[in-house]
Amino acid sequence: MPRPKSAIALDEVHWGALKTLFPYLLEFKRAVILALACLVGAKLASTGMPFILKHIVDGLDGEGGAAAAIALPLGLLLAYGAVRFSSVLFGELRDTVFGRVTERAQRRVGLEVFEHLHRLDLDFHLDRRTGGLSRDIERGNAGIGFLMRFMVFNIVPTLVEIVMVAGLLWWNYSYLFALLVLGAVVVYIGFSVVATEWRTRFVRELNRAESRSSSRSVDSLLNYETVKYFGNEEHEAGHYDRELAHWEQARRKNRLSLFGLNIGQAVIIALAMTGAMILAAFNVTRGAMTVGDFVLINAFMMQIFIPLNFLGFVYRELKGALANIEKMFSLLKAKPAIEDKADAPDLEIRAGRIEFDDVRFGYGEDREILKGIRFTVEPQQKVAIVGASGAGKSTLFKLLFRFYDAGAGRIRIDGRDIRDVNQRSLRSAIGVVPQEAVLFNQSILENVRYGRVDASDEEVMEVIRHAQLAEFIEQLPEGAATMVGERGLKFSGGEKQRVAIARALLKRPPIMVFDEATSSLDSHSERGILASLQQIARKQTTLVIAHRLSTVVDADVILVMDRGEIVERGSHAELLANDSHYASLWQLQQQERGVETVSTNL
Ligand SMILES: Nc1ncnc2c1ncn2[C@@H]1O[C@H](COP(=O)(O)OP(=O)(O)OP(=O)(O)O)[C@@H](O)[C@H]1O
Repeated sequence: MPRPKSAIALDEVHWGALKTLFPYLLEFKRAVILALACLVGAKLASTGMPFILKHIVDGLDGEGGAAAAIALPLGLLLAYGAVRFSSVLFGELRDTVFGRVTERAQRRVGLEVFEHLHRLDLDFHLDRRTGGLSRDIERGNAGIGFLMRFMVFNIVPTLVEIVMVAGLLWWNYSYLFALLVLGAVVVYIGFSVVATEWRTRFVRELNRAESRSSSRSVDSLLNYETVKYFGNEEHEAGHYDRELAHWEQARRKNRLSLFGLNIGQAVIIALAMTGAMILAAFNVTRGAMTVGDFVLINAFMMQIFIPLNFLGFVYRELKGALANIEKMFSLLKAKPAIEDKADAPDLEIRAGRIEFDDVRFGYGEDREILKGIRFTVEPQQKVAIVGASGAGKSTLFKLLFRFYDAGAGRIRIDGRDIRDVNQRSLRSAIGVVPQEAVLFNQSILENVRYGRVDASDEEVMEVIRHAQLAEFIEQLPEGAATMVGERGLKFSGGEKQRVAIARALLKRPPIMVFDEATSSLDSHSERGILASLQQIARKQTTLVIAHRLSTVVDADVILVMDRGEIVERGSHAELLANDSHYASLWQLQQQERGVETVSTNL
């Protein structure tokens, strides 16, 4: 069934967001009440102004004698000035007082959403680009500011004022004035809503054109080096110009439609004003009204229509603001896939024994990644996991860290199922050096200290030495205070890995997980770090994923994984003794190393 046209606007407006915001208003009850009082004061003052103006004009006709003709209007003029000033003062006071309520609401909601996003699971974050998320929060917060300012103190009071003025005109003069005002306002609002809806498509087109041209330019500039490698500057400029041409066209349509809206509104206002003035003039000539009444009616009409002029804009922005707020609150409704059981206790580590008991897992329904994994890491043992790319090695760690829960089977630490303890204590017991180290855009020192924020300077320096970072830091002009750039982009892969190792060491967890933690290091640095780690790891249970087998020859047990299964297990010597997959892999890597050594010697 086709939807009636007029319904399109209203059912797209997310009024529910208004309700969600209400509790935040209650926090500063006194400020809200004060702001409302200021609002009433401002409105009373502005409604009083035309009446004073009327008396001034009527007093100027000289009927009460020369002295009265000067004294009366002078007193009224002073009163007029005072009332006009108090109307502005009350308005400003209202905005200032209520600003505090708005800002506090924005802060509360911003923090709530931020904390909630950190509670959500890894999949939620993998599915969304962080840039998009922070844009949602930013827009939602701006929406709250807009809504509070315009809805509470602009739209509703303006509508109340219109009804009040219509009532006053009816009471003092004739119902015809009231009808004229209300009729004009209804037509004006109706026209503005319909025209704004009609314009939405042009506004959307413009927004799309804007974001397409800007993402095109960002993408092109980010790929600066690639553009240069292929000498494609002209190709890029051509693409960008085509996007700009779209933008230019969309902008023109947008401007023309705005012209139509503004002219339409102006016609309605002009007709209403003229009608009211004709009616008033007619009454003045009949002697039913004074010239002062004529001025009063004119002043009221101006007073009502000026704020109405913003209505088209406010309505469009309001729709956007409500949708943005709703989007931000919908983030709060997202439930984390991994949740602690009610009153889940802390994980108490006694020895640090890890057990994978017939663990099965798939990221989706359709593909099983881990197919019945069973192994045990005894306390303080070092177990290495090797195998082809995509075999499921990193997935094992993600389950241990509870980024995901196993589909079947159990993972236990010191005999306790990790699903029965709280995530915070589980995660604080495990130190991870991930495959791809990502750094905060802060100094190196702050990045290392992130491992344990209350660590002393000596402790930080010690792990920096263990991770072979000291020499590198010394070479930097600003030493440990050097900023690492966004996501650590100013550092090489190996340097980032060393920072990641240092901060994991600083955490001093009873269980350590290294996911190809030294893969970006050259053989020399790798050997140095491994020697350091070996020393430290003696007191910890350690799991290591490695591609270069030479880094795990000292492991107590090596597990060889293939397509989600453990196909071989044993120490380096045991595995070599058999005609195993591991042995052939080892031989292959030894040969490669031989070639490498020869080529570096050449
Ligand atoms: N979040 C995810 N959603 C869907 N599939 C995933 C996800 N993460 C990993 N996979 C898939 O799961 C499989 C196992 O990935 P995993 O990272 O555990 O392999 P890996 O053995 O560590 O590989 P590599 O040695 O290359 O790091 C891969 O085929 C990968 O494409």
